[in-house]
Amino acid sequence: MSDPILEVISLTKCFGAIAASDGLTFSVKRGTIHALIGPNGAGKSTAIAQLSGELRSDTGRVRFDGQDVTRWSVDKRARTGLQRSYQITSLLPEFTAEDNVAVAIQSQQGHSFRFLEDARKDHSLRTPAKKILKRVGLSDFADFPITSLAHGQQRQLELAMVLATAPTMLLLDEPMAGMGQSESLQMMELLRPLKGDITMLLVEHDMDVVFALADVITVLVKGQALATGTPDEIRADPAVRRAYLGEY
Ligand SMILES: Nc1ncnc2c1ncn2[C@@H]1O[C@H](COP(=O)(O)OP(=O)(O)OP(=O)(O)O)[C@@H](O)[C@H]1O
Repeated sequence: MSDPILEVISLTKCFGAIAASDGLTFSVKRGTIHALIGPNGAGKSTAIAQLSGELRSDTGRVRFDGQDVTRWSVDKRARTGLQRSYQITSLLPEFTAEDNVAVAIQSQQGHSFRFLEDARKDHSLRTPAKKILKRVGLSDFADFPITSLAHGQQRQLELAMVLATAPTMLLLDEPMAGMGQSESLQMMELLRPLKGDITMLLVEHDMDVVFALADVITVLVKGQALATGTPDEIRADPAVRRAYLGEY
């Protein structure tokens, strides 16, 4: 299970004179949690957007699960299992947590979002929706309208929504953003057991989270991969310490 599921090959994206990705090359092994770290403006979010298909790359290639997906749309990548985590804005605020997950399961089954009412009434979606809510620790909140959920719970629901689409690989851009320490710990405990089934590429500023969760870390500086290695290798890498980590 150590073959790469994702290969990023010389990916470039320029915004005017700024090369946000500049020949970015790294690969992610199947079933691992791989973190992308680096200083502000290093190109982490740009890389995630290029990999999800939201941003079209200027040059370079992306291979996912044996296929060249470089020119594929967001939807086509998602249908193949390469999925970015949902933002709360894509949730339906007037619906309950369970309704939202049911809609996400239904959309994965090939129905469009115009069958919202059907998703609410379709009892065959209830059991899988409850199972997913349990997986993210939200069983007690299944019947709550999502506007009444705390911030951390909304992030857990975002994770539930993306799990409902049965991804092979998740692109997680700051899943702990805006969370307090206990919420952040809880999210870590939710992500950890997904490993193996789901490969994860994680952008996260909290180095405690990164070093506790990641199997492999790639350090980005100015749109390029400065180093890739295990947390211990990255911690000990003199070039990384100079460029980014300092005395961490
Ligand atoms: N849409 C855009 N238009 C112009 N410049 C952009 C755009 N998006 C990103 N950039 C620039 O590209 C560079 C990389 O930005 P990006 O947001 O990918 O970095 P980042 O590593 O995610 O940063 P942060 O840690 O602060 O979130 C920055 O110099 C940024 O200003």
